[in-house]
Amino acid sequence: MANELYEQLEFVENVLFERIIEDLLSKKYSIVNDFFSSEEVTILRDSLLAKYEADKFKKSAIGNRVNEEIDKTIRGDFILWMDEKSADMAELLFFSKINELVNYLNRTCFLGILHKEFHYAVYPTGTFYKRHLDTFQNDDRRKLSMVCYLNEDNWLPENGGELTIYSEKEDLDILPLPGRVVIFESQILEHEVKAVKASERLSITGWLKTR
Ligand SMILES: O=C(O)CCC(=O)C(=O)O
Ligand SMILES: [Fe+2]
Repeated sequence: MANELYEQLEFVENVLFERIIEDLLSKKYSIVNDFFSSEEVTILRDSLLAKYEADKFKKSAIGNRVNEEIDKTIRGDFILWMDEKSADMAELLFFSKINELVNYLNRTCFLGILHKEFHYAVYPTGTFYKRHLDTFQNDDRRKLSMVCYLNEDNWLPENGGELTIYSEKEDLDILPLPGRVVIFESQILEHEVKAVKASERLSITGWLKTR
């Protein structure tokens, strides 16, 4: 009882997180520029590239890990799942920011997020992910997707690789700018990654799940 009281007293409204909630409730997506600072992006990008260069990534698959079917005509990225329990310094930094948001969402009773999973992703030049919904066979828990872009500061519109979200009102083309995070209801809003025309498109993608 006393603890609960303290928790309530400690609660500080977070303007950014409130905006995210408001966006999600009104349009099912939220775009946050500078969710990660450029220093944080550099640390996370270095961590991603070190693992990519050490050959730790695998060709992505369609479906879940029980039912994998690789098809380059649908999706061409390479991924590496993250494990919070054995997180390195960069990943600790990443998860501390993610957990801050997740705890906030849970405390404001917006969603009961009990599970989360994230993977690094690299889309080499020429790759894409065709229009789809994020649904897993044998698993309807997926609720919110979060994509965090880790590209260099000089990512150009000509590089392509936009995330296109097909919302009720419009089609949104979102450039994968460093530090930008897109949170959306990926089971409801169809979306795609447009072909990368130059450079490599770097990101961390995750899902916040209920139950
Ligand atoms: O990288 C992105 O912008 C979106 C990726 C995506 O849709 C997915 O991995 O399911
Ligand atoms: Fe997706």
